[in-house]
Amino acid sequence: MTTKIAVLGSGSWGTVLGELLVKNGHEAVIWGRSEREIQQIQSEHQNTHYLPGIKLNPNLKATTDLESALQGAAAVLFVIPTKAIRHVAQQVAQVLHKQQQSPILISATKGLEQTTNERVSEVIASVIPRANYAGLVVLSGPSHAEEVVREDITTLTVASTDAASAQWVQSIFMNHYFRLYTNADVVGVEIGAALKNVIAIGAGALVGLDYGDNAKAALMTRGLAEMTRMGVALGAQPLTFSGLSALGDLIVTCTSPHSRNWRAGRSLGQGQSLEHILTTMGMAVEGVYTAKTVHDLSIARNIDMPISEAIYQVLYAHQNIQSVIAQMMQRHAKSENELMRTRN
Ligand SMILES: NC(=O)C1=CN([C@@H]2O[C@H](COP(=O)(O)OP(=O)(O)OC[C@H]3O[C@@H](n4cnc5c(N)ncnc54)[C@H](O)[C@@H]3O)[C@@H](O)[C@H]2O)C=CC1
Ligand SMILES: O=C(CO)COP(=O)(O)O
Repeated sequence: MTTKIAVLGSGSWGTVLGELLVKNGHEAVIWGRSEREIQQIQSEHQNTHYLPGIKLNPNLKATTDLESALQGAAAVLFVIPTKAIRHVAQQVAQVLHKQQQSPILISATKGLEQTTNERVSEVIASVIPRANYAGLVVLSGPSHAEEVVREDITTLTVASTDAASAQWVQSIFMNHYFRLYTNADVVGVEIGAALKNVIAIGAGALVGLDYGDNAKAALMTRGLAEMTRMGVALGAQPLTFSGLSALGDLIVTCTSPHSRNWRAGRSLGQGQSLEHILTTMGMAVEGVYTAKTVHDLSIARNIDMPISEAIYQVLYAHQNIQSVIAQMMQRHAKSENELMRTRN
């Protein structure tokens, strides 16, 4: 059965998810604020800034009119950077109220809101009244848009406290190259997705500084340990961090030149300024903002997050990367068995 899905966000991930839904036989309408991007998708079937050289399916529709995008949609997919989520959710709330609709809401955004430290699904739920949506689902996992668009095998997690909503989202996205697993641990899935971006900046920095594979393995393994530590402190299940949305996404983001977070880290390691990196990237680098939120949360909750803190110090306190690495290596001896540790 054909289902209409409104995809909010005309960047790389929004465009590729919209394209995938159309390939699956659904009606996908991308909503975006950029006239140029929307016009290109709608009329020229391409999105040259985010997906150069890719020809999109002519059935993929695009509009800057939120009301028409949401009209009759069974699902609304949020794929915009975290910093814009609250503002866009407020606009969606107004339209859903006016149209008397209750679609399933899906978040594919990976981050934590800076002002509140909230997860993206928490922000959406705090803005859109419960009567105006049928369920709230998080879509997350190792999935570079550049590979999904060429139909490379990809596996993701769909997380919701409502199993039926998660299964419905699983059914609209699944196909021969896109396989989804449901998960009831929304907190763990969102925390894993947000925190891996910070660690990926560190992985890129190591490459920029010419460190080897031992250092990369150390960063990813101890990075996962502290991601799990914070997740568990916030109510997540530890096992979720061995899953696609944490370990899986950590692997893909810490090892792939497709990753904007990894590329930003590599440029930092090569000595470029953060300001220059963000201006030239021209795309979302969520980990830069999440690093600030993780720093704030680790202080507020007294959670030891040494790697994320080191990355925060480089990004926000202009610390030298080599010195923060040296400081980390000189910390007092610890046990690998110890999961929950407080800040020291
Ligand atoms: N690119 C990828 O492969 C993947 C990205 N993600 C996540 O998806 C989210 C979006 O990322 P991308 O599509 O890659 O970013 P992007 O940088 O490629 O595109 C961002 C889009 O959001 C739009 N936007 C920004 N502020 C807006 C606002 N206030 N109102 C409306 N639109 C606004 C921009 O115009 C642009 O079209 C991020 O949280 C990212 O972590 C998740 C999985 C894969
Ligand atoms: O989340 C992603 C892949 O799963 C995309 O990572 P980047 O935002 O670092 O490109």
